[in-house]
Amino acid sequence: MSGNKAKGPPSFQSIKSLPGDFRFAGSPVSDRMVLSDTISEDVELLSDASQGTANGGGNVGLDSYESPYCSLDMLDKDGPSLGDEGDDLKAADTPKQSSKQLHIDSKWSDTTPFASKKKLQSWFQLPDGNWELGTTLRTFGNESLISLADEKVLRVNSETLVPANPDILDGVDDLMQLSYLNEPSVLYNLQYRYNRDMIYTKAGPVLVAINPFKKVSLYGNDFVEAYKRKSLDSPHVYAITDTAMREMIRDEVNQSIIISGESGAGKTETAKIAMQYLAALGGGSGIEKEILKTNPILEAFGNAKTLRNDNSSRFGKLIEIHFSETGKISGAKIQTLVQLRSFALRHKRFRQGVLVNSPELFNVQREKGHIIFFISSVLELQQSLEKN
Ligand SMILES: Nc1ncnc2c1ncn2[C@@H]1O[C@H](COP(=O)(O)OP(=O)(O)OP(=O)(O)O)[C@@H](O)[C@H]1O
Repeated sequence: MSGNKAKGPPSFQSIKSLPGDFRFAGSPVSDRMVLSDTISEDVELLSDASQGTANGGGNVGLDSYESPYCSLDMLDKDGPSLGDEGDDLKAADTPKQSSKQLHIDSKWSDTTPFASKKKLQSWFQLPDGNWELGTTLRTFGNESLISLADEKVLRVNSETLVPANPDILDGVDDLMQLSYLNEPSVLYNLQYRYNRDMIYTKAGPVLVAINPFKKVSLYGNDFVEAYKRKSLDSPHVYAITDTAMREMIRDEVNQSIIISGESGAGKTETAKIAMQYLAALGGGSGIEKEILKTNPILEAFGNAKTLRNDNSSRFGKLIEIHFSETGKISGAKIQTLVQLRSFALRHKRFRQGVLVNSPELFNVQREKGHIIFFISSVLELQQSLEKN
């Protein structure tokens, strides 16, 4: 029984430090973050960049270097960027080469603007925990002068700056593609995609799903067909399920999909979406429909409204989907992890296991493999890993 959530989309928070109302100021569609009044000891608010800085530093015109692969014309015309002290950019002072040679070098090896931009853009964590994208105007000793999006200029300890990725990497579909894999970059990338309804992102072999709290057009027969035919390869729970199914058949090894996250993150919905894909792929006997029908029954007995989720499962689930040799669904076994959820403990009458099987299983089909969905909260997952 899926109820509509009273809550809006969650803001991204650092596991450790970001507050509930965290927003990225650098995000193209996020609200501009207001600079906190309180500045910590190692941060000094100097002035607005628009008015210039005390020592003549200023914005070095990063806009003209939007892409690290910016046009040759621009490279030739503007020359290398010397926005900083230029100490590590001395290579730019090499003797003049022939224009042809320069052209070739610019095309294939002159990454100076890219390098300088990488150096100039960094994330800075404000005292209130919010991350904001800053532009380094000048570096002296272990201090840097950075300009924030609202044109405020801060003098900060350089060690507190976290490198930002170039714009060309905005919204990559695998976090592994990021040059700098740090907390603000990961959160920024997830939010960038989320704002465009791309709720799935890969982190290597792991799929990160962000609950959209609204209907997104990512599901249904067309998408199932596209993932089945592999004409679509963007990160999706369908793709994960497809891989599990194919590897089970190819390697004859049972597969497991662990779905974890905090309450209300969307674990149950994700498992349902995965099961729908399996039903579409391995269906035919009719048992897949029976399996899908167990969801509302289980939810009727075992779900309750909580502060975080109107339709919160009060127990973790271990769902086994059984397949025949022909790759068709032949049955399922659903176990609940009741001991860890107080609701289930108080409702002893609730059956801890549901077994669904098709009559065909007994005569025509022999079981070949399983795909197991282990749906649990982060806490349950942790406890279960510690136990084993
Ligand atoms: N892919 C999705 N598309 C649209 N809405 C979603 C999606 N995933 C989750 N939701 C919404 O979020 C709500 C909470 O999701 P769900 O019940 O799956 O969370 P959960 O992680 O299983 O929570 P709990 O641990 O409390 O049981 C759903 O009722 C639904 O409204």
